[in-house]
Amino acid sequence: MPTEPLSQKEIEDRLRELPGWSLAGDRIARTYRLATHFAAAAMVVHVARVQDELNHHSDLTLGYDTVALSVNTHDAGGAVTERDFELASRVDAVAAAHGAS
Ligand SMILES: C[C@H](O)[C@H](O)[C@H]1CNC2=NC(N)=NC(=O)C2=N1
Repeated sequence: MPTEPLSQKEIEDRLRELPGWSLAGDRIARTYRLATHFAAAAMVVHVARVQDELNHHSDLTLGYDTVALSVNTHDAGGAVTERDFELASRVDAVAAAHGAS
């Protein structure tokens, strides 16, 4: 997976394909809402497994009934790369499986 920094336009184009995700400073970010706190915690565990599988890790915040993620690519000096969008796409699939909105 390439780790070249994406341009602002490439980032904006990719974000249009991932509704709910946005650019927050130098990271892409999204917050999901779950039905309960335990459901949110269960989603975090599943996301952690995907992140280890991809060897690409976000900053994750577990709230009362929310899971907030933000990510960029450390190996690219903190730039946004394709690896971040690959993770975002996989997390969206996990979130859907957990009934997150
Ligand atoms: C050594 C290890 O492969 C690297 O540090 C991985 C781990 N997880 C990572 N996560 C993120 N967000 N960016 C990286 O560049 C990265 N690199």
